[in-house]
Amino acid sequence: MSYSFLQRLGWCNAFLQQLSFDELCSDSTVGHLARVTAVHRNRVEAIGVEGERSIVVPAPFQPVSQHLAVGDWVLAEDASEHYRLRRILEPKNRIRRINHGLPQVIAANVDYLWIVTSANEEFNVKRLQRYLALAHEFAIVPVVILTKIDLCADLDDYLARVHAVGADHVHALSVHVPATLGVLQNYLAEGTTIALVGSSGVGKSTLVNAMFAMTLPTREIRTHDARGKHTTTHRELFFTDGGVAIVDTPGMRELQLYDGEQGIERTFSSIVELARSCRYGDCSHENEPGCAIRQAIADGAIAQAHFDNYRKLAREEASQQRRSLGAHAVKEHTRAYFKKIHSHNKLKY
Ligand SMILES: Nc1nc2c(ncn2[C@@H]2O[C@H](COP(=O)(O)OP(=O)(O)OP(=O)(O)O)[C@@H](O)[C@H]2O)c(=O)[nH]1
Ligand SMILES: [Zn+2]
Repeated sequence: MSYSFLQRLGWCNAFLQQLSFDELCSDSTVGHLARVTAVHRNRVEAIGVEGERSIVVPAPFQPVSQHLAVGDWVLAEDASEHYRLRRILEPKNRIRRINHGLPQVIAANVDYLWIVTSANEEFNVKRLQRYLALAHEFAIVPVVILTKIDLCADLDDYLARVHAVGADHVHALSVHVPATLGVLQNYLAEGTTIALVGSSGVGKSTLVNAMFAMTLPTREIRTHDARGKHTTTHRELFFTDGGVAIVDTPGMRELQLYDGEQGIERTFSSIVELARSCRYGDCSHENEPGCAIRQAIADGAIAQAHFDNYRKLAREEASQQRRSLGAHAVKEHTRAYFKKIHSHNKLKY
C-alpha cells in the first residue's frame, strides 16, 4: 500500500510535505496516516490504507472538538493495545464556529461548500450572503445550488437574486430532472471533499442520494449532556464509490459567523472598496459629509438593502466576537481595524 491509495481519501502533496525525512523513510508511516471520519470525546474514528480504525486522543489534544474535526489528517502511533494520535497535519482549511462560547472545529480540508437553497419561499438572500461570507472566510469555494426548480415558475427571478449577491458558481436543478444534475459532476474529482449547508427541507439529502445513488446511513448518536439534556451528535464524513468525501453534520447546520471579518469583506467587496473613498477614515456612513456609500446609494449604484445586509452581518460578527473574546479584546481589535483602513486612506490621498 502506498501514498497513492490515500489520494482517494483526499491526501495531497500539501500533507506529504509535512512529513519529516525520518517519517518519509519509515515503512510504518503510510499505515499510520488516516483521515478522521467521526469525533468522540476521547477518540476519533479514522480511515487509512488499512481501513477504519479507532485512534485514542491523548491529553494535549483535548478537548478533541477544539483541536480536530472530521476531514482532518492525522498521524497515529502504536500504543500498547491501540492506536494513539501523534499529530494532526496542518489542514488546508477548517470550518469553525462558536459553541456555548467555545471555539469548535466542525470540519477540515473541505474543497467545496455546497450552499443548498430551494427556489421557493425558503429562499432568503441574507442567509445566502451569510453562507457565502462563511465560505470565503474559511477559504472554501462556495457553490450555490438552487433546488426544486421543477416547482418554480419564476426561476429567472431567483437566479437574478443569486447572481446579485456575487456568487460565481451557481447551479439550478431538480432531482426530478436528472439532466440538471449533470453539471455537478465537475466538482466530483476523486479525493474531493464537499460540505453541504442549507436549511432543513431544501433537499440536501435527496440531492446527495440522487447524485451518488446511495442512501445516507442514519447518523444520529443520541447522548445526554452533563445536565441530562438530550443532545444529538452525528459528525460524520462519508466516502462515495468515486472517492468523494461528503460532510453533512448538525454542526454544519448550526454554523454561525465566527471571526468573519475577512469573509464579509469578500462578500461585500464593492462596499468595502467604496468605503475607502469616504472623506473620513472612520466614516459611519450615517450623516458624515463626503460619504461615498450614501452617495452610491443615492445614485443607485448600490442597493440600500445590500448595504443594510452588510451592516447587519458586520454587527452580528462584532457581537459574536464580543461574546467570544471579551469586550476589551473587541475594542482593541476594532481600533486596529480602523487604523488599518485609515492608514490605507492616508496612503491613497
Ligand atoms: N419537487 C422537488 N422536491 C424535492 C427536490 N429535492 C428534494 N425534494 C423534496 O424535499 C423534501 C426535503 O428534502 P430533504 O432531502 O430531506 O431535505 P434536507 O435538506 O436534507 O433536510 P434536512 O435533512 O432536514 O436538513 C423531500 O420531501 C424531498 O423529496 C426537488 O428537486 N424537487
Ligand atoms: Zn461613509
